[in-house]
Amino acid sequence: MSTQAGSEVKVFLRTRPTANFAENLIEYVDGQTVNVHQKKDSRKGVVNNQLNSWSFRLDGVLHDVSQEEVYARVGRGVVLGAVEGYNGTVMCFGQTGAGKTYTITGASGSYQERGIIPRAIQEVFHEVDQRSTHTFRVQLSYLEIYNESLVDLLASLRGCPGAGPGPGGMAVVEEACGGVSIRGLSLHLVHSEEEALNLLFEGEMNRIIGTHALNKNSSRSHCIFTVHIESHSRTLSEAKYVTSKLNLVDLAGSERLGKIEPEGQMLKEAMYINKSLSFLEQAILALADRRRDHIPFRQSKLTHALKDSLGGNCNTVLVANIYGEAAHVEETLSTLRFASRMKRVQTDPIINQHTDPVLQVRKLQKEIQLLKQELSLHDTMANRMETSYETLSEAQVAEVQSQVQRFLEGSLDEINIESIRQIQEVFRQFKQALELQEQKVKAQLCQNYTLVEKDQSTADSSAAKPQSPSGTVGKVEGRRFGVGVAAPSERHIRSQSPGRTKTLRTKDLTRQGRKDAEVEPLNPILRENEHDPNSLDPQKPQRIDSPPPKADAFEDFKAEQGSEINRILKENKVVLLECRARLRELTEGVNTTKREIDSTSTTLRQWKDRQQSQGQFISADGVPVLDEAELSLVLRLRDLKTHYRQQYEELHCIKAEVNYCQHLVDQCRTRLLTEFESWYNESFLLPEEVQALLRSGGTIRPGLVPVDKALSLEEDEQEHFERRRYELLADSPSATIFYSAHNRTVKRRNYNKALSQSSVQKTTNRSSQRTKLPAILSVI
Ligand SMILES: Nc1ncnc2c1ncn2[C@@H]1O[C@H](COP(=O)(O)OP(=O)(O)OP(=O)(O)O)[C@@H](O)[C@H]1O
Repeated sequence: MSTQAGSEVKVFLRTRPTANFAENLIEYVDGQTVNVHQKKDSRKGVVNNQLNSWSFRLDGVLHDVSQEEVYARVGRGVVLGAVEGYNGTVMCFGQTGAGKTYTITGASGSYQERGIIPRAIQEVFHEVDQRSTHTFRVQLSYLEIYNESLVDLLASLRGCPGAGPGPGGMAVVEEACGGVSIRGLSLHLVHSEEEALNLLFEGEMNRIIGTHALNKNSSRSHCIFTVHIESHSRTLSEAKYVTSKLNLVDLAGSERLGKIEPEGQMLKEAMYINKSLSFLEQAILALADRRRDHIPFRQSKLTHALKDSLGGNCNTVLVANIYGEAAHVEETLSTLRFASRMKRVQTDPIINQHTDPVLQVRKLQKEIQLLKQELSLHDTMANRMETSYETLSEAQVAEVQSQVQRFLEGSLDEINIESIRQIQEVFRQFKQALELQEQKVKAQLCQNYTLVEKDQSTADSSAAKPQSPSGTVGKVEGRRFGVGVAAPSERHIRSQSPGRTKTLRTKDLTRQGRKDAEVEPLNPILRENEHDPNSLDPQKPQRIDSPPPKADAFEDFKAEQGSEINRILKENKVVLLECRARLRELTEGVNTTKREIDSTSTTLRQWKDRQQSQGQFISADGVPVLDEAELSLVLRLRDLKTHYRQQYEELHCIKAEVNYCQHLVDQCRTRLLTEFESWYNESFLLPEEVQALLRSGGTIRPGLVPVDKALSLEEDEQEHFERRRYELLADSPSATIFYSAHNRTVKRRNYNKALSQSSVQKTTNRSSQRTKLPAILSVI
């Protein structure tokens, strides 16, 4: 586990822009210090020019700064940390209307004014694209806490596994590792910035918003947008992977009831909000006090849900939003007091590293394979040694016998037994070394088998483990891999294949017995798990709206809609392979013939040279006479050359054929891919309503509608959108992604609204409490 140096929670102050900034009451010094002065007894209406003053030291003051700068100073570090594997939290706190939602989410209809969440999403996907050495799995959830009830803001997305509270309702649950998760909260797999933005906008539209004196779009709830990131190395043997949770929290505004004059439902909401914020303050006070063992997290849903996101192993940043006007100085003071308490909370960020049990098993199996090979190599060597030793012993015995014989005969004065002993000693030592090495390999093998078995059971249990209630990302819960699980002296190897268990003792693995005692291959166990590590947890909620991975979809397409073209492609490939084989054969044949021609020519030349030196035979008619051998060489050369010409022509034809077949295969492949792209776009990327049109058997067939067109808006809306898009494109190309996602969500919302309007009046549900839809509909 790698850690960042322990530090405190970072705290920034952001002022809502105003023309009446109370310079005499709020003083910003050196970009980090805020001095606040308040007139004594001002609340009692007594005229008194005496001032009380307070000074607060923070990590930064964001006064009159752009959204971009806020993100760069507040969000970027936490987001990059999350991509590395550190948990992170960015939280906005402050008086109602002071700019919390503006800071965290931004103005949802404006790219320039987008807040920390859309910028974080953009950064995450930018990093994912850059880090080619790793694969990433990004999932999102969006939780709202309204009047002490947990609400899934993305539950409206149809067919989403994990969506809906389930029989026990939604609840904050404590996890064994000390963290918390939300049972019943849906998790949504996203593959791109646009998909993620779609979900953000969808959730935004589902938030509960109310109007009061200080804010006509006041959030009446606390919202936690969470990006869950899981990252695996692309190196297959790398069993370690990291996970992280990036929480972006928009707290409901603290409010003085006198100022906003709430009544009815709003009064009830205000009481809940104030109560939960006061519990948050208590939890922060306790966290900041290092002598306290007990932190009262369970007092409210908010503190309980944020248990593992405030300090601890998390990179935490707080933005304290304030008004700059004199009228709000009292609330500004209380916000700053909260901020300075929060700043005292200690953090000790740690990378959340896990071990993927399946990859671990694979790695160990590879090692076992190598060890087994090494063992068999030693076996072979030992065998050879034994044979040589026996042979040499016989030779030595013969030598000794001969020496004795010669000694007895008197032809040898002394028998040299010492040298024979020396040779024997060398062999003995060598044999001993071999045995030792063999024992070491066996012990290692034995240890690896035990580890495989342990990891196997972990892999099995995590594969079968149901989705954690929160649906927390990457819940292939890694365990720390203990290398010393089995001591090298472990004498038993347990080999388990489905349906039977066999226990073998390593001492049975003697040379004679090894064959019978060969440990059952682990393949049957491993095969079950030899799949994408991402698919380890079949229970993980997958958003049906999200397109499936292209690789999987491509396999489905080849089996169904694209089966005909795929069949032709396969057949063409077979023909191409046959042609290539024939080409290889012919090339070899041509080369062989050429070599034969060369060697026959050389022999003939040598023959002629020899004849020349001996003098040429001349017939009676004076014609040079060829002898029989030379004649046969000449004839052979002629045949070879004819054969060579024929082969060469054939080679040319077959080359042309290979090129032609290759061309056909390429054409088929291109067609298969093009058709797949159209099919994929139409099946997964078009909004449901357009897909319904395509399905309804009208004149529009799949493949006829360009996706861009189908996704576009009504004509004038589209024109407007296009114009806006081009304007923005000049500034920032990524703005189109933002607006596309925005439009898509608005369109889906309009469509669903139209559907629900046309149907019979439904019974009142929560959505009837929603007092407004954000103004983003009219922005583009
Ligand atoms: N830095 C800023 N620049 C421009 N406009 C801002 C800024 N901060 C806030 N606003 C505007 O002030 C209004 C209130 O802001 P916002 O809704 O973000 O407040 P809030 O703190 O989330 O309030 P509540 O707690 O009631 O939800 C919005 O219209 C927002 O656009």
